[in-house]
Amino acid sequence: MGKAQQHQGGDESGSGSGSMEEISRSTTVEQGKRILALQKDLLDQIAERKKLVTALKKNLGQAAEQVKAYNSSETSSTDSAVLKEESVPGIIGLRSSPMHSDVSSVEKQEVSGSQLDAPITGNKANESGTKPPSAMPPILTEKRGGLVSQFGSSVKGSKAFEPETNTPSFPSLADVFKLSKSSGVSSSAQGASSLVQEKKASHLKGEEEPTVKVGPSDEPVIAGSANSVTEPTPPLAGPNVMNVIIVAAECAPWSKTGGLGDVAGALPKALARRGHRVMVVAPRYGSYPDAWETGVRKRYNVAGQDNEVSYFHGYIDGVDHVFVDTPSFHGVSNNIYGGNREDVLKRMVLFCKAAVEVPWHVPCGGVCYGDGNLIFVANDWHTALLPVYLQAYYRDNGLMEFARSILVIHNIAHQGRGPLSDFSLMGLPEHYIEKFRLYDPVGGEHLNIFMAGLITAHRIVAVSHGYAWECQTQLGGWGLDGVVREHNWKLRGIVNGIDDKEWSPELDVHLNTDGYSNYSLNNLEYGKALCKAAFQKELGLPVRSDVPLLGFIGRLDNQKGVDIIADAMPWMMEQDLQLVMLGTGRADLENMLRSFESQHRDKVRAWVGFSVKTAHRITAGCDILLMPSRFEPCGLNQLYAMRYGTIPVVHAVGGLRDTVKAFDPYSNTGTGWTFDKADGTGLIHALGTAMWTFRDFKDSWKGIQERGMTQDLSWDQAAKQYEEVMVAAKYQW
Ligand SMILES: Nc1ncnc2c1ncn2[C@@H]1O[C@H](COP(=O)(O)OP(=O)(O)O[C@H]2O[C@H](CO)[C@@H](O)[C@H](O)[C@H]2O)[C@@H](O)[C@H]1O
Repeated sequence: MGKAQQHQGGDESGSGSGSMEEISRSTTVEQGKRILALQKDLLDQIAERKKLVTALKKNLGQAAEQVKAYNSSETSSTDSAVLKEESVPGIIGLRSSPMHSDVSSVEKQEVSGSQLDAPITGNKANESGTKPPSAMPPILTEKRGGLVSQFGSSVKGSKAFEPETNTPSFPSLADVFKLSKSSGVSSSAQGASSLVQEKKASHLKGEEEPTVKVGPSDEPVIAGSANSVTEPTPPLAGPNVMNVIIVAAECAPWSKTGGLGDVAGALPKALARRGHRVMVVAPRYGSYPDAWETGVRKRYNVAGQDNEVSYFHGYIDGVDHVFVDTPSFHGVSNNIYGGNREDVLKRMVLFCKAAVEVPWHVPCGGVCYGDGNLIFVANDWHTALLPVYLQAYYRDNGLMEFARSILVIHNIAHQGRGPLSDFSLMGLPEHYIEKFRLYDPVGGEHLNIFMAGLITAHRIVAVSHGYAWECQTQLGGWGLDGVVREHNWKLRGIVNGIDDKEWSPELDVHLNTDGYSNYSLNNLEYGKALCKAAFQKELGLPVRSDVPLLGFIGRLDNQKGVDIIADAMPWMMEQDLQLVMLGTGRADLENMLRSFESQHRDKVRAWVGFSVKTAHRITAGCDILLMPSRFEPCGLNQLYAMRYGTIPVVHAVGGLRDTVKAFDPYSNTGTGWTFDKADGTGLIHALGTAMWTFRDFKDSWKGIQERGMTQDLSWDQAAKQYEEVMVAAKYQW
């Protein structure tokens, strides 16, 4: 630890001498050897345990036979007891067997093995009481899921719980950067790795050992035998339980400008429900009451300047939330992608550097994640540098060999493009520039951050099947289609889900005041009518149930097709309808919304700004939601709308095509209306049919609502598919 600390310190100040490197190398070699010895010991114990379990099973079988025979021969009960005792040597042996503790010691070593040469950092803040002790998550309980919970209390008393200084013993980014691949570091680390890999491989083949459990009274029991205690439900993820770190530039409800925030808020919870140990890492743009300072402070160099970063932590809804705090994040709390290109880039460089080291520095529930069985999930260009840092700083140097990365494409239109000179801000080895260099007719030769992430990540996810395909086309790839095609072997489309707690008409907190009402399928007509009336009243529109109320919610940019609504506006204003639009973004489009309202005050309301409450009330109070997006990777508002019995009218593109099935009056199927061409005529045609159905075909309308509301739109489905991608990444070299 001491040596490693010196190592860290030396490199952070940028003055590491030759002898310091020599010391750190030999320290790491020593650590490697220790790990090898531990791993060997571990394998021996596993073999021993296997033998013991086989013997136990055999003996139990024999004992049962003998007891049966004995009972039938009507021998005296005293003799019977003696016979039972004697004929179950396995059990008697186990009672006094040191293997009792071996079970936990195997687990204990696995935990420390996963930390490899990374002793876990203490938590100064907790010692000093910055965070109330009661707020500390209950560590190592079933609920926490993931690897640590599996290891249970065996970790207790391990090094992880010894308060140490908050200086990590794992080499910092700068340290590992300096370690050469050919050094003893990598070879010993690789040696240890291969042993761990062997063990993983046996899991892969399904060679799980039978479980030996220790009952409450210290009675050994064999799972599945007559005397076994109730077995705790295994995690849904089964043997694929992993440590997952989701890294995103925004995370709802703390920070959100659009769908990325929703996903970063909901996907982690769904993965945690499957039993994974899950962390989400996001910037701390403001002061969040539910996350406490951990006392861990680090410095990262960006463009020659040292930046101090501190880490905040909160355990919420089964997920470790880690917020990275630094002054440059505070300045943009109301405009998180604001500032000039270089400022945004510097923030993201700093964030990714800080995030990739979270598993070593931030003790969540007392225990850092370490690198064993670890998957990073990066999102969009903002965090596309994370897979690159993981590779360049660690894996290229034989470290974090079991960590994998997935990059999720929420919107490939934003790529973090800039001049090649931006490369100097990133602190990467020179040869990495080739991963960023892209030429296309629009941008010429430039630096492309999304591209580097796509190339480097172990797996890529696009947020719908349709979008996975579109990204590979010239129209949908925005210059990266060639790169995506080249890497399509690792690409998969997974449709986003809905956060059931946040978006459900039964529980929606924005519907329990002001005349609104929560509702469900059972009282849909009544509940939705109340919401519609309350919303019309709130907006100052005529309160009428017979008029179709249309809604639009979205970032105001080219993507969302506000101009298509503008094209259809003259026709729409001739109809008996009401329209409410909520959005913020491009100034010209904001003005367009304002002018819609000022020209048609009797029918239109425009809400320029960001209001979560209004978004929920639109979703509940409207009859129809318009989504004429020019492209839409997945789209969440149409999913929310269907969940609330509001019918989507959408341009059939990307995720909208995947999720909204066009209504077919002949077979009485479908959940909305779609149009194929992104223009006013297409929208008018689809909207006209929708409004006709609303007025004249009530039963069909109700059927569409019911089908939409009863679909399984939960994150649980998507989480299962993410898990499959994580497993694929895990076993990929
Ligand atoms: N003014 C406003 N006030 C309040 N809430 C507002 C709002 N404007 C938008 N929102 C909310 O932000 C979210 C936007 O979701 P979208 O799926 O449309 O996201 P976006 O295009 O940002 O995200 C990208 O990522 C997501 C997630 O993967 C993909 O679904 C999507 O297709 C892709 O473009 C919704 O929750 C919506 O209610």
